[in-house]
Amino acid sequence: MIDPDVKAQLGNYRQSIDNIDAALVHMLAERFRCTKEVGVLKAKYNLPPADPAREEFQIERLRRLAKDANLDPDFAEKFLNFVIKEVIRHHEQIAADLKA
Ligand SMILES: O=C(O)C(=O)C[C@]1(C(=O)O)C=C[C@@H](O)C=C1
Repeated sequence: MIDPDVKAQLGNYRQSIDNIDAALVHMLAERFRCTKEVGVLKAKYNLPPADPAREEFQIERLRRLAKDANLDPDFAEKFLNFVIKEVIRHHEQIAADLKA
């Protein structure tokens, strides 16, 4: 049987976790809405789906922000790379659809 006080504390934390997860989903949806427009622009003007120099800049910046925020910079880099990999997949799909 869980202590009612502990149960209340856990419930409070979980409410914040659920709010943060919802914000993350909304922020990611907004980011992908934007990158899909970038994908259309790139496909239209024959620009490559990936821009390694831009990614290098983003990774350095995010690692710095993560450090300042007391978040593991390796995790921040892995997360950004995971998101960017999906963005590049979208860009390639948009370019292929435009050619078809
Ligand atoms: O800025 C771009 O050129 C994008 O396509 C966006 C983005 C990103 O998701 O941040 C994705 C792929 C590129 O390699 C670099 C950055």
